[in-house]
Amino acid sequence: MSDRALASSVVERARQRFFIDGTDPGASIPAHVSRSWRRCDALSPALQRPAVAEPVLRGELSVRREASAWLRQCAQPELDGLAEHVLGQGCVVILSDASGLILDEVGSPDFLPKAQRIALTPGVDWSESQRGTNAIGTALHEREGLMVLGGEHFLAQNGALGCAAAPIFNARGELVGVLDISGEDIHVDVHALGLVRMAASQVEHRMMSNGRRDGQLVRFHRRPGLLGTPREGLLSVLDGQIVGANRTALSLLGMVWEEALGAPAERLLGARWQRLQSGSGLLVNPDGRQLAVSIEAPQRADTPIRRASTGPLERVSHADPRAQSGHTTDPPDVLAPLLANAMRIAAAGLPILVSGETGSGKDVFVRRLHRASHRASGPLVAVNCAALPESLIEAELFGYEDGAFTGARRRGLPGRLREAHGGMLFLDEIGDMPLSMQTRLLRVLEARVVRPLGGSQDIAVDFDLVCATHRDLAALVGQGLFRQDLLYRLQGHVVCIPPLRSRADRRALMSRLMDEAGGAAKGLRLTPAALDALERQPWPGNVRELLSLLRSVVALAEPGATLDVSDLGLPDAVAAAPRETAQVMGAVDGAGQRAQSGLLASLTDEAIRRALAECGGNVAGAARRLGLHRSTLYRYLARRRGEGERGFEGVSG
Ligand SMILES: Nc1ncnc2c1ncn2[C@@H]1O[C@H](COP(=O)(O)OP(=O)(O)OP(=O)(O)O)[C@@H](O)[C@H]1O
Repeated sequence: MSDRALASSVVERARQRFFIDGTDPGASIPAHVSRSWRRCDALSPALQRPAVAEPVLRGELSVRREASAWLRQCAQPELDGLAEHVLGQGCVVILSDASGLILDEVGSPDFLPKAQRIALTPGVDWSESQRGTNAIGTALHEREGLMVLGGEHFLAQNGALGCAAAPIFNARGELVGVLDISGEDIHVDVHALGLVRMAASQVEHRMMSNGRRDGQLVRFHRRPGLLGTPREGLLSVLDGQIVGANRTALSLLGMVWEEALGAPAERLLGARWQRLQSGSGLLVNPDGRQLAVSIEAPQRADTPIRRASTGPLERVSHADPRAQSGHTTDPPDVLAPLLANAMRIAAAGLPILVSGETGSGKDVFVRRLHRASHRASGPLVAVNCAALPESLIEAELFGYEDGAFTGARRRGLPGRLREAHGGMLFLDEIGDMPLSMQTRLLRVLEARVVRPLGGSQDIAVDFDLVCATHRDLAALVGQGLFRQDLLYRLQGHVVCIPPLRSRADRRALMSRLMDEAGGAAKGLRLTPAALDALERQPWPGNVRELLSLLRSVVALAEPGATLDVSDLGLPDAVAAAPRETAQVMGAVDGAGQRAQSGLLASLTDEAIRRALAECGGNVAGAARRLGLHRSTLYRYLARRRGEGERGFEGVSG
């Protein structure tokens, strides 16, 4: 019998013992697999009777990709390199985010269709709670590189699969994603595991050494020849304190993140390290070991071409020593105090309502809140109430029992409220929730139980609730579209995300977004005049609009260019009459809804009608002309049509 055949018969026996006899699978299978089987066995019955895994909606996937933009950018060379390597072996290479959601997949055209059949495809969540024991989800749980082969997968449907995965950590030791090689069981072995481990460490190195930093970057190794290579240790030092480290640095120093972060650099590198300033040389550390060291000076705060080493969305968390001590050369992040308050409210078990204009970053804020909150190890379940048809929202939220429908998914569905158990439920666009659902939601919030459709029993649920809206809920109450009692319940703590135009930290944010839009990778710089011009714009579509402008600027620019105002292609209408246009646009987006009445509404409609007429009824063209995001204009038109406003009927995409 071949080694593989022998191994799979051993796993079969272990499965028999565990799944049929209900006894311990013993030491015949790897320890991480038996730990994971036990975890999965304790999970909801849904996992044991899994429905077909479906990818998140395309919009949600692009939000998740954007939230991991820095990780994706730094992992791209490894994805490409590994893909070339595994091409002939019928495997794929996968990058997931920290929750296990597949962001990218490249590799063998032979295996891709098979991967798709088992939902090993972008947009699908491969956390253990969704897909049982598997390399991505289990590596996230174990925080270790590992393999899951054939029958070691918890779900029998994944039994033909072999996977090797390695987690990726940021400089503060927080998980940011997983690199994985998957293929047919026989094609994945320890060699694949070695490859993903090495690739993950290279991604970590790139994230830290290419990222923007406020302090010094210390590169070191015992062997001078390894300085400047991905095998060197990296430390970020701010005001003499360690604020970041890669795993190589920790293993060279024999430390873990908890010990290193916040420690004086002197304790790790020896008293003479300061003398090197921004140079290189040899140091003897307190253990008497000689280290070759090279130190890079801090970057200036307004240097626009690089971004925070841990990604712009992760700069403030309870574990970030810089955030705690206020050490940073950027103007303070205006969202940090809002985040800190929201964390306290969430910890007290109270709901949070996030309001703000469209595109201002409500969704991003909620994701930061989840990552920083006491629910970080639980799921973040996001439901966009505006994107779900009314007929589906009830089933989606509350789930249904086996046989409740004669539809495609006859096996029942736990529903999003139950999926959020132990974590955070995020109801986006809560203002669009149908009234009947509001009544049921209120009951859940009061009784903390859910009854699935077709079910006869209440099931207890425990989650933190965060809702977001760009609409004026009080006005909706006045129109009879939102329940007053639900509003009272939700608005205990309201976080108002400021519009981009009035954010005190907008210049620093713009620099960071330029990097995120690909400016750093292309070596682009913005002149101070260009940054001034961006700062002066009204940005009715807020961060979303800015990001989309910067992306097109980056795409058009020559690598290494310094970009001035004329390279930004700011909309003519905005350039010509910033204040008036801002007023009109302010009325189109969320903030204006509250104030919009009489004269302002008719001025807004008039400006839009004119722009539509000039563009032959084309919404995208009119939005460009007005300097608005297309979806903002669509949303406005839909609302005005709903309100009976005429003249907006014959428009096209
Ligand atoms: N601080 C930030 N750093 C980087 N990108 C951000 C930031 N804030 C927002 N963005 C980006 O701006 C876009 C809009 O953000 P987000 O979806 O959070 O806004 P929103 O207020 O929820 O919008 P809407 O009301 O339309 O749902 C996204 O692409 C997001 O990634």
